[in-house]
Amino acid sequence: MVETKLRLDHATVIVNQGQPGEKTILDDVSLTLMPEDFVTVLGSNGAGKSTLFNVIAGSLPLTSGSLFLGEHDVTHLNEAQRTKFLARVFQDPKLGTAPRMTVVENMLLAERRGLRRRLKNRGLTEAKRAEYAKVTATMGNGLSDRLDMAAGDLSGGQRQALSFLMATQLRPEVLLLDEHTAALDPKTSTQLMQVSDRRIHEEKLTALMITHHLEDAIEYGNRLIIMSEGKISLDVSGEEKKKLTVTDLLNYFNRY
Ligand SMILES: Nc1ncnc2c1ncn2[C@@H]1O[C@H](COP(=O)(O)OP(=O)(O)OP(=O)(O)O)[C@@H](O)[C@H]1O
Repeated sequence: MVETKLRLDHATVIVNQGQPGEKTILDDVSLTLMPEDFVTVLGSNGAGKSTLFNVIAGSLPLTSGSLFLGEHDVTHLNEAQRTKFLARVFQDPKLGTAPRMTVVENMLLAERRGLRRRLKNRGLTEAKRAEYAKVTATMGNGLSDRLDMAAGDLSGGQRQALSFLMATQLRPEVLLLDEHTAALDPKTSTQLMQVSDRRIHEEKLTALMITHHLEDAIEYGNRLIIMSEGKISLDVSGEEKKKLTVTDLLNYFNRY
């Protein structure tokens, strides 16, 4: 039997429970991801996309339901404990990298996350440096020429590419891409989206990606879900997804 990478079962989040502002912001959502699923997530503002990611990442507790990442029941693990199994890239290029540390130092830190201090502080070997030079070169945006530059001095696109690389270095069970190209100019955004897609495939990663770009949601990934009012209102994959057009999606949004 093939192991699932993510299994969210009957996940519900109710905020301000028992108080005047009580609201169900995630409503009995079940979602299963198989290895190498790449799911694009669409939805209007306030539909529950970030809530879904927050619940998976552990920054928002479930009111009821359960979550497995790989074979691990993480329902009761906090956000820090879950970083062993997942990685998240945010919209803001400033998040995800340490600004005063160089590109290679950031990468070393990401790779040694969770290791004991003695191992963590081991120096950067020539072999590691060569490996980082090679992997940053695949990003195709000059990052590999700036290995000794502080992350805070990189361009937004380079810094976001570094965040993406760091998030994928340890091959998480699930990669969460939270509009990770949205803050970049159109050309840089497209370039990062293309290299992200390539790396997800080459590294055989399992990923969820929130986007407001209907074209990207159609072009990338093997499955597309739409969130509406805290529920998954549409879930299409395979051939059905390939046939989707922007007009189909716009019609769908107009109807719901
Ligand atoms: N911690 C919280 N407490 C109270 N309400 C919350 C909390 N988190 C989210 N909400 C509410 O839940 C709903 C869903 O919000 P969410 O941020 O998940 O939407 P979204 O689909 O990510 O929207 P956007 O596209 O604008 O980012 C919103 O009405 C929001 O105000």
